[in-house]
Amino acid sequence: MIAAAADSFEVEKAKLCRKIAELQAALNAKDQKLRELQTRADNYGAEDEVQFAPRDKHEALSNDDIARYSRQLILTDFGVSGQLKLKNSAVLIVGMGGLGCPAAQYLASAGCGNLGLVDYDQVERSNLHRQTLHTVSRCGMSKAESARIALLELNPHCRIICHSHLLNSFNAMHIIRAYDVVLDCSDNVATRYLLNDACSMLQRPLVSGSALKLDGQLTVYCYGEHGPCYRCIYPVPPPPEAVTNCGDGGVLGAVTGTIGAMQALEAIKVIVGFGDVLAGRMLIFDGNSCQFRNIKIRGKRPNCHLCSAQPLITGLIDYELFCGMNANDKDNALQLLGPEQRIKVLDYHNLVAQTVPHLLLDVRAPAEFEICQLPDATNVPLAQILDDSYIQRFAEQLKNKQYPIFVVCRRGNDSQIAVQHMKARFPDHSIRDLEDGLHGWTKLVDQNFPIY
Ligand SMILES: Nc1ncnc2c1ncn2[C@@H]1O[C@H](COP(=O)(O)OP(=O)(O)OP(=O)(O)O)[C@@H](O)[C@H]1O
Repeated sequence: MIAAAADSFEVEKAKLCRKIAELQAALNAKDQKLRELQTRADNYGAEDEVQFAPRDKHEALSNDDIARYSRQLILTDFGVSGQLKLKNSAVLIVGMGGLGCPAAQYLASAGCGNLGLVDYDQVERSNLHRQTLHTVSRCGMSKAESARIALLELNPHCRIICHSHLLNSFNAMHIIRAYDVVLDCSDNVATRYLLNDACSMLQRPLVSGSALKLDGQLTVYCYGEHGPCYRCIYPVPPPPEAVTNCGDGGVLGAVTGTIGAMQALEAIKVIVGFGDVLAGRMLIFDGNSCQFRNIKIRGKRPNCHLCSAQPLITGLIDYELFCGMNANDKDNALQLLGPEQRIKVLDYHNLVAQTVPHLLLDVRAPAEFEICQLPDATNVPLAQILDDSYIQRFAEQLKNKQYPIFVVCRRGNDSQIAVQHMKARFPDHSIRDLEDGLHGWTKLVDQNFPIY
């Protein structure tokens, strides 16, 4: 009996040992895979690394430089010192498409010493009408490589560094750090936020251009102490369904050429240090009527999530996720919050603040609002919300707007009263208040947020 029990014990033990060995093998395989992924991540962009050799520092212009750049050397604001600054500079152009090609062409021709070209895409025939550095014979070639060939023909003294891959949250800081100025010549909102965040964190001026149909826009973000960043102007991305690209909306090559050339001009002004850099202003080009307008855009937003004194964003994020939520995803995000009239501050921060277009009403008295406020909050004191004539006007403004409303106060009491009152007026509208109010925010989200 004892012998039989011992046998079955041995059998069980052998089975368990086999299971352990299997699990160990699976674990080893997983470890191996992890190591491979780590090595791949470490080596990401390693081929660029070779070309990140220290830049040569030039102290003087050569005779060839003087002959080549003579027409710009005689400009009063430019001169030999300006040319030397350009020669020693490094500019990164993200996107070698309709904007990037003319921008690179003018920067290389003007004598920019080091040009980095980022593009993950290959040249296609439908690019050739506006992406003027690429040719029929280079269709199928990497856009960065194709541009390099054309640029070296224009100016063999320019050092061209190709980054023929996607610029993303993993490699952006590493690449951008090696350059003095960045040109956003991309065509999507995720890359705009990525470049903005990386440039703001690394304090690199960002010359941002865009063109669609016959219209173009240009401005410089992250310039100097007071220059706004992209998030100061656009704190939340537009809904993806509202974004049109050149593939859908069309574009004329002369329009991208105009804006791209002006991006090169702004980059040269930033590097050389002359003229009035287009920061805090936006140039709007209407190709149809051939008019340029300069509009004043706001300066640095004091409560910007990124570039204010107390930023909430301190590292790069998943930009595809941030920008890519479609209307359904946003509804889902709201559904995650449940049907209640209250939302926890942490849920508001994680699920809503950065991703869902919404209205945040702060119902404290103006004097308290002046002490501290959340990013993008609008002050509407409780007394005003309880005033029927105000609510009537508010209802008019709300008409046809589906934005959910969030209400905050100091501790989450007045905000509940405000929500109840508003709910009675707009029963179909999504209105919630932040549980524990600003006290909860300080406790759970941002310990540096003032408490009183
Ligand atoms: N994150 C990124 N990393 C690298 N390249 C990018 C990134 N985002 C955009 N680009 C590149 O920016 C360029 C933008 O060029 P453009 O606006 O002329 O569009 P396109 O994609 O070439 O045109 P089409 O829509 O006609 O195919 C593209 O070549 C695209 O590959």
